[in-house]
Amino acid sequence: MAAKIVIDAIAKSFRKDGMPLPVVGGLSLAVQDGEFIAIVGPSGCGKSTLMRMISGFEQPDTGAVRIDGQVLTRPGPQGIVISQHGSVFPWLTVQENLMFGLNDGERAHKARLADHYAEMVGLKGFENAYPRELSGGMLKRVEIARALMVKPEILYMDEPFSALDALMNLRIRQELLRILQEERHTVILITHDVEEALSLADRIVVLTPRPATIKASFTVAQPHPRKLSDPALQAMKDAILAELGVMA
Ligand SMILES: Nc1ncnc2c1ncn2[C@@H]1O[C@H](COP(=O)(O)OP(=O)(O)OP(=O)(O)O)[C@@H](O)[C@H]1O
Repeated sequence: MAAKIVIDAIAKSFRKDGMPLPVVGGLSLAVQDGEFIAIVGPSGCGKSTLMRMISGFEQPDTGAVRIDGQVLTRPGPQGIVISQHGSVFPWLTVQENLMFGLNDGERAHKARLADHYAEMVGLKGFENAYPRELSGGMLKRVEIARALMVKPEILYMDEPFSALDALMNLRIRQELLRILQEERHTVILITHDVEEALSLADRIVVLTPRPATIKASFTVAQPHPRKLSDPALQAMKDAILAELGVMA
């Protein structure tokens, strides 16, 4: 089967104080259709830069990113980014926020679709609420619902849950997994949370310090729902932390 996303030896440098600053150093990775990849790496190693290149917001200096065989030169319609910085419009209701990204179709149809996705992420009854009336976790659900509304083939998630408290983080993870069982998406998640990666991903890629390349890769074959107390997952967590240079 052909890979959905092929990252082919991409490298990127910025300039700092007049000197080149290599941030991503010749990184290659193939992501299968429907696969959930988590990327973990040391702080400042180039994860967000990598994500911007994989999602088309930034061009690599050398190498290429291909989606379904096509070189990505700008953000494509097949992918959508959910980041840690919320992007919900405060002046629109939940329903209006969800309808915002849909261009086609009559209003009543879009409203029905918005209500369907609001229910899917546990926001039934809040369709007419404004963002200021919602908690941080609920706002994150609005963002996830809005991303799913446009039926993206690829979900790019850059530390999407890092601003949430631990309990809400856990709930949203479970919801995301449930949704991914109903709707098929290819997902790339950047996270500094190894347990988050272990609970969600099919494969975990560990990056080196800057310039980022792949240091190690772990396949997580355990079915969902996963118990992080599972000895095999604990052993994998220790191995990932060791790769990150952190003693478990
Ligand atoms: N547009 C830019 N111009 C110059 N330098 C940049 C630019 N974007 C990122 N950098 C630098 O590249 C390096 C990697 O940044 P990046 O945000 O990709 O890392 P990260 O792994 O996501 O960081 P963190 O773990 O802190 O979220 C940093 O040193 C940063 O200062």
